[in-house]
Amino acid sequence: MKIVFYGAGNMASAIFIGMIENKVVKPEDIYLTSKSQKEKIKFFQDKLGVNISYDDSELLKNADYVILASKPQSFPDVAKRLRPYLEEATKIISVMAGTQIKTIRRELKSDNPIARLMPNTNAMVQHSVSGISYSENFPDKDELVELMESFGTTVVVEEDAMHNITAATGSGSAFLYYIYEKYAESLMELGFDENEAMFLTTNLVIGAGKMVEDSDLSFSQLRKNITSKRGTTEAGLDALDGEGIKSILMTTLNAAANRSEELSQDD
Ligand SMILES: NC(=O)C1=CN([C@@H]2O[C@H](COP(=O)(O)OP(=O)(O)OC[C@H]3O[C@@H](n4cnc5c(N)ncnc54)[C@H](OP(=O)(O)O)[C@@H]3O)[C@@H](O)[C@H]2O)C=CC1
Ligand SMILES: O=C(O)[C@@H]1CCC=N1
Repeated sequence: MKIVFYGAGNMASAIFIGMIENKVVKPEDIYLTSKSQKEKIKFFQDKLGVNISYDDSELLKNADYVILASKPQSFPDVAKRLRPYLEEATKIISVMAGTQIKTIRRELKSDNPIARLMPNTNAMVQHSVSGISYSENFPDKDELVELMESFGTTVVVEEDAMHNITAATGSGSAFLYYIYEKYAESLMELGFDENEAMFLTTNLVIGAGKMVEDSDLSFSQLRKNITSKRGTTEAGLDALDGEGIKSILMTTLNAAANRSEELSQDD
């Protein structure tokens, strides 16, 4: 198996680290290239034993998969590198937000099988939840799903649904991290010092995550188990509802999904 990453930034590294940690792919089967930050990919070569190269003919020779992991705006440059050497059977997997299969095809000027993947950086701990959609000529879907499930779970969706998946889970962890950040800041306003606020928030988040993982109870039941009639939690939750928590989250998700749609129209 030869898997070539065009782009070795936050998302790509979460994927290949997740794949390697899970031992589904051997480091020697992974090839990295980037635009210019040679030190960064050299670091991955030294630490993980993956291959690195800036020679597109070498990278693309007998490649089973090419993962497009640059920013959407850099894709025209990446396509320029790929076009001369891309082999017919190589499968293209794009993690780029908003870039449509038809655009990838047009830029690559090829009929290669293409899949879009919308993962998240939880791939690094094998907990990405990734949306996948395929071009009509994509073979070996099972092999791709197995590969992608080496760093989490997958859900197959129509391409149109990618905008919502991008908002829900591609960007989703960032929304949660932001809430944790603001929670820690609020603890500081309550009077905790920074270390205490970070310690309390971190352990709260880890504990709540483990409860979600280990317990069969719904989010709502977990919440109810903490909420005493006329107690402190009920008072806090009433305040949260009074501030319109649901509408804040809807606005957030709509803004992200709309931006994905806009990116697809930049094509
Ligand atoms: N970050 C996330 O959580 C998620 C990101 N995505 C998608 O993943 C993609 C990458 O995002 P992210 O990892 O955050 O971005 P980064 O900026 O961290 O990484 C971008 C990478 O692309 C490389 N690159 C740029 N131009 C070229 C080129 N011409 N040839 C080869 N490589 C190139 C950069 O190289 P260099 O370092 O040398 O400039 C860098 O390694 C985006 O399209 C985004 O939509 C999808 C889901 C989640
Ligand atoms: O912010 C972005 O555009 C990318 C896509 C999903 C997460 N990060």
